[in-house]
Amino acid sequence: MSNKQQVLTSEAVLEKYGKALVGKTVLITGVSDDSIAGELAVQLANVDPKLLILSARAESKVAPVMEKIQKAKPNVQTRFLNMDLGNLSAIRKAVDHDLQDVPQIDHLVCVAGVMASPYNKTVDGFETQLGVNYIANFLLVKLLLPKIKAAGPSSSVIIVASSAVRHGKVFFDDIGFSDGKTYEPMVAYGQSNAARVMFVKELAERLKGQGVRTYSIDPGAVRSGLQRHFTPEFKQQIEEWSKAGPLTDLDGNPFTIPQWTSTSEGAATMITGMIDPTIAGEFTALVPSGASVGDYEAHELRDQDPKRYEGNGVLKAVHNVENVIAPALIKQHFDLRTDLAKIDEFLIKLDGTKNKNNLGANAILGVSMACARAGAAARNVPLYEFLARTAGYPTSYTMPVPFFNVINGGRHSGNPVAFQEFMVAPVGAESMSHAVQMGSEVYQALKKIVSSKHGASACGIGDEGGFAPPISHPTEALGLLLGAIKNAGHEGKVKIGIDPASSEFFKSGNYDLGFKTNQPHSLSPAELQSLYSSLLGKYPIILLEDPFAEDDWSSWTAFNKTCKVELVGDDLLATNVERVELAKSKEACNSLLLKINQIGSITEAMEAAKKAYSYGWRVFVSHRSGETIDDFIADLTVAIGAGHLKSGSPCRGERVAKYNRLMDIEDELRATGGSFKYAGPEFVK
Ligand SMILES: O=C(O)[C@@H](CO)OP(=O)(O)O
Repeated sequence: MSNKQQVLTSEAVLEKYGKALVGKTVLITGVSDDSIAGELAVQLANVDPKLLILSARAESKVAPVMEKIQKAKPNVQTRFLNMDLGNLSAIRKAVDHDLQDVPQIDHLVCVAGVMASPYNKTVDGFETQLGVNYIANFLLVKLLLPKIKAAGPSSSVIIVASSAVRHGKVFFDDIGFSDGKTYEPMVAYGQSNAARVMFVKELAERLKGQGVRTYSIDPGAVRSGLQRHFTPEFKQQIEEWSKAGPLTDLDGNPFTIPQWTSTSEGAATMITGMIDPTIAGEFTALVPSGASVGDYEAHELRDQDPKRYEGNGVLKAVHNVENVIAPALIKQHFDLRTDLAKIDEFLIKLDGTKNKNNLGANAILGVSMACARAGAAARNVPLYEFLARTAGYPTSYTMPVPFFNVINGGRHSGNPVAFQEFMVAPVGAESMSHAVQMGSEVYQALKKIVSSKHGASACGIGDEGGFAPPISHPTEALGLLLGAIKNAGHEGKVKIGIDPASSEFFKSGNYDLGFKTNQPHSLSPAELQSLYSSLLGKYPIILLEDPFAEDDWSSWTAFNKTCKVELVGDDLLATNVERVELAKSKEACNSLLLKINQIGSITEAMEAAKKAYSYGWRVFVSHRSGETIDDFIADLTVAIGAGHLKSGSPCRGERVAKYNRLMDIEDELRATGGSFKYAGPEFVK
């Protein structure tokens, strides 16, 4: 760990988060005028807790602290709790008798400890440092847990430990150092710290999901009464260690002896553990999958075990996250607030292949997304702001035009139509939420038309929540859309996008529009191009995605010369900077479809977007047909100012999750006075 870390005072932490302690009950052990616990009590009194229970072996230790509090904050209640941590029955008595009238404890902060003392034993016969620093804390937490849980979510158990844990280990075969014969004060201190830190880890595991913040903390080197057993020789030795540079812990990681800090700075670490919202939390991510997968996408690792999920299981990817990525990543000690690019680079190197074949793009992406979420929390900013700042985009935001895929064909449904997606885009809406309303109204109007033309049974939906009526030709789908837009009353304000996903029906140099039927309908690239041109001439189409197959470069380039609408490369580009550069060199398109799982890390996806923007192209963010309820791409779209995204129909939870998140972002920006606009008719920033 580096000494360059910013060290905060208690005052600074309380100024930011102290409100959370108003009216709370806090129990602190080890209180005396010359301890961090005493400083903590005085600091906490400033933010008006209800009750401070101050524990020590003798009232005389606590009295000066109480006096200070009384003077500064006469309304804050304090109470002395007599408890000798070297005596387990004294702990039981204190909890059972003296705290009977306290129904709940919001925060338990166990500061009391012994450091490097001469050999001694507790009343119960344990070596003193182990007995006081670990066993007493164990019992105290066990006895107080019902009261802590009664305090509800955001209560906390904080156990103060020390950097001595880094070279501390528990000597299970001889926990008492042969009755003192082999006793070395610092080794025993290390053992007691290893024991209390492992205890807290297990406690946190057992309290998972119950809202009790559980941390062991290292307050740094604080001058306090704790060092009363330090001999001059020992102090000299510490000086020498500090000068010698980084030491190595039991995992082989370097660390330096912390510099001396003030009691306020030491107490700040405990307050951070108790209430700082940015250090708490579990950050997760769900990774999507596609049905029409391009040849240039990163490798999605599936088990290929025919006995499970027809080979589609992902146990290998999960194993890679848990057993390969997690241990390696944790050792790097990246700073989540600033290091997303370094984290992703590390993961890519750890995989070691160009296509993420070893660990799987699905394994890597999930970690990358979760790290981005953790980074946002650590910076205390929303995910979209974190991503915008990370990639260097301005924080004046553009809410995207949602492209709702309301008719599903191609690989996404069982009807005969070859083109995969027919989307409606409310460019004339006034806001994101208005766009969702318009899109939903068109969707419902379409349902009525489909039902009256093809019967109620034709209102079943495809992979992305769009209807999949039994139509064959794209003009039939477009006719249905025009009717729905008109019936919903949004003519002129809702435009159309099409994704033929043509790699799926590219066969031997031609395009077979009958590929889902037993009647081939083969078009040459030139014939397909003229079909597109005629559709663009007749319908209010503003966007065309993957009109040609991923390797049919000449058709792309030829069409791009005359095409007047946004021409989006999906399978063509695979969200891959190298493919984007290649497409630019061939002048093949003017927009990147951005799918995070095509490339497999957030940093690379954002780099592909940057590259596209640098060519003056647009960026269209996309879900996958095999989506999840994860709404990450909503924040990403806002962060990079893409101005439009597609996430399927206003139907099915995994599609709607993204639109809901976008409406939430819009509300949040409005409420906080953030700068934003709706992308509107140009559907770009
Ligand atoms: O082709 C597409 O653009 C996507 C998303 O709509 O479909 P899939 O996830 O099946 O590749």
